[in-house]
Amino acid sequence: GGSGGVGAQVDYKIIGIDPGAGIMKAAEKAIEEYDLKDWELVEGSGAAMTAALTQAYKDKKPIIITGWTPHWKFSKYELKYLKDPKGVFGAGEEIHTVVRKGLKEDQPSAYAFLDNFHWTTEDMEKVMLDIADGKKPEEAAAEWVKNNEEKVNKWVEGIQPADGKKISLAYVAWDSEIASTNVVKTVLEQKLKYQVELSQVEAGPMWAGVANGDVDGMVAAWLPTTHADYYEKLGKDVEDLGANLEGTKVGLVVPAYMDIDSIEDLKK
Ligand SMILES: C[SH](C)CC(=O)O
Repeated sequence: GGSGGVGAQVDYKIIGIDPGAGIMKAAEKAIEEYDLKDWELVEGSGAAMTAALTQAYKDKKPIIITGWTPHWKFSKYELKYLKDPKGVFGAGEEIHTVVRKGLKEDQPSAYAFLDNFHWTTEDMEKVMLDIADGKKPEEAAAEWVKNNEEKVNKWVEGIQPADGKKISLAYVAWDSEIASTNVVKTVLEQKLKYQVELSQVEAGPMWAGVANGDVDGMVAAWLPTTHADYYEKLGKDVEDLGANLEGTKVGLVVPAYMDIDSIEDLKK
């Protein structure tokens, strides 16, 4: 592209997250389908991506990231999704709760609550923002639970407490799932008296752990598109309890001060 092309401005790099994330597969597909020769998808982590975004935004520098909603970045920075005319990143989707087979028989109380767990992008963003502003995840989660008693009590209405039984949840260190998993842990502990163990893993091991029964469940399944590959492979070995949040979106995200609007513009 021309010397001033956006590629040269960002050294032909898209700043991604952990390699197992579905958004990374979609970004690789975008590089292919939009014929973005010379472009590179940089692997890293959710935290490294947000650190790079924060730095670039402070310096009003161009940057292209793999981004998703809900995320605190949209309330802190003026950002926009690049249009995706080929639909590589899919349409709006949901985050599902997925549990191991047999959980309903073994831990009926946890199962019933996990089946009820459902909240909004605003709810999740509040917890994410508190964590981004420095609160520990468990503190931000406990505060949200305290401030949303009505919604929380509906989740656990009529469910028998479990007096110290153990529940294990897996998650990936995406800001959205750090928030949701800590809220679920807080409710399981405070309201249903479980002992909850969280394991932070990559996306592949998270799905595999639930499928082979190593963990009881997770609230981090981005479906139907972003985790389609995991679902195709392991869907029959897990129990999908449906959406715990609707209205998610994934794609390539840039600061509003960049004068590009579509993934097509990366070719210039
Ligand atoms: C929170 S990320 C969009 C999920 C993923 O890409 O696998």
